[in-house]
Amino acid sequence: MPKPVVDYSLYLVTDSGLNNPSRTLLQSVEDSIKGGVTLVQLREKELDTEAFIELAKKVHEVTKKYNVPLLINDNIEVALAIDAEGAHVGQDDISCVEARKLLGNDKILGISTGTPEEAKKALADGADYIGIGTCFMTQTKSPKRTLGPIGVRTILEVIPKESELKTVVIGGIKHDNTRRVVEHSAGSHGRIVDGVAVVTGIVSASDAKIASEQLLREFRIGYENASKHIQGQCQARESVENVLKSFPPLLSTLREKSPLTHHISNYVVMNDTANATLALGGSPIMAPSAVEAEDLSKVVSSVVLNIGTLTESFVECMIEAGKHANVQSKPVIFDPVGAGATTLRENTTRRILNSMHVDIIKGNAGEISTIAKIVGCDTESIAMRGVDSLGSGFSNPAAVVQAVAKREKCVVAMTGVIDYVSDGVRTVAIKNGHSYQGRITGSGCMIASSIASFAAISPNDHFAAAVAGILALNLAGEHAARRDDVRGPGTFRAAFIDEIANLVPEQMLTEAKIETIQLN
Ligand SMILES: Cc1ncc(COP(=O)(O)OP(=O)(O)O)c(N)n1
Ligand SMILES: Cc1ncsc1CCOP(=O)(O)O
Repeated sequence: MPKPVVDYSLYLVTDSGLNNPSRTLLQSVEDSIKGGVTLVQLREKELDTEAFIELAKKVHEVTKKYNVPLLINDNIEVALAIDAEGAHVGQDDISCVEARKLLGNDKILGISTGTPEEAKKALADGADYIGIGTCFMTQTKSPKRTLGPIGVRTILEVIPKESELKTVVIGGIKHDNTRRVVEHSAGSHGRIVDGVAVVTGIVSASDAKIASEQLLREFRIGYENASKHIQGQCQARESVENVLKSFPPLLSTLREKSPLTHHISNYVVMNDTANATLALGGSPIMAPSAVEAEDLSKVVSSVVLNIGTLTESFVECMIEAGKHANVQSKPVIFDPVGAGATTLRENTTRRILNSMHVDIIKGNAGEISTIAKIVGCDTESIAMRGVDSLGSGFSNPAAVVQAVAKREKCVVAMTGVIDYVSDGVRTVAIKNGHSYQGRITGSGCMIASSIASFAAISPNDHFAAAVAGILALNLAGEHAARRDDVRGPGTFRAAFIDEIANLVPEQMLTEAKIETIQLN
């Protein structure tokens, strides 16, 4: 019999110990297949070979009924005894070469991998697919470390594009992170994971069919988005010139629609960011509780995550809000305040980037430098003192911003005396603004709020939203600084809010000092 053609999209890995007690494992398998599971692995750690074979025969009856391949975890003897379609082995089990010898070439053979070296070896040793994990923390298997989507990508990138080796990601995969994992792990050379492997997300779910339907839907959306993104790198985007022309109508629409932005922000700036949002024409809701994050995700138009005054409950709320915003396709703006200043801030930034898809990252040079390090961009670095960058910045800031945007498949805005924005393809420098903005606390956070209001009404072009969001506040800064009643930072702060409200849409075009930067 030739090796079956396998669809790896949704791979159920069983575990009797975690099976929902309301049904048998066989029912879980059958329900999940009805919900869209395309491949099943029987993973039984407690059974002796005889009992394993007994159970495997029964499970095989179910999977054969639906023409879904069944693989056996770790035990080649059981796989051969029931004539399963293949087996999965781990790094501490029988070697891949040995397993292939025993199974023959007609069976599917998968191996677990957690490093690029293991993936390269699996390819050389004749595996059909690799399980890449552990992606996220999971109680099913205690991992020494988790890879996150970025670690998964590092492994995908060592597999040649033309190779036949298939890949699935495993570990903590749930319906609400599947899309993000698939989109974000896609390799720069165009490889996307072929599927997601799931234990508890299916076997422990109250309804295995519904859980599988949700997972498969999310996998397919993630896969399609990732493919579009890869193609998009070759597709034409709206030119910077046209983007600039769209700013006056964008500001008018913002004022007309007054989009609601969920802010999980810091104690220091909460009042100023709420007032800046209102002055621009948007509507803020400052809600730092994780409990209402899901409900809010359905009514707000964008979300700002700001790690300025870090507490665990803020972080929990940010992660909940970000994940739900992803599910609802609402833009997420991340302000990694002081990201490189402490280990806690750096780890939180990593956690946030690994838990959701961030649409726009806004930070100063030091914060963007930390993010570049976290996501593995080989760029020059900038030191931090508290929440401020030390030194004047990068020697080629535009290149750094573009590299991080390309790597993270998002828009990156780096604020400073000159602001830089890139979506990985289009990169601009914004030369508006006034030094007074740097002398009041929260002016950067207000820019994140402004970007979020623009992102809410420019869902298809977050680059335009980021540039418009910065420009609007920089113009307001210039206008405020010119006023006779502004005599220092205190009076500037009040005048700044006034001038955000007074901004005339046409000024977004006539007063903009924006330069396109061409990089290779
Ligand atoms: C698809 C897939 N990927 C990884 C694993 C883990 O296998 P292993 O490392 O052998 O760990 P155990 O499953 O034996 O706990 C898997 N089972 N499936
Ligand atoms: C078997 C295995 N290998 C790496 S993580 C994992 C468990 C995945 O379980 P869950 O989907 O419940 O997180």
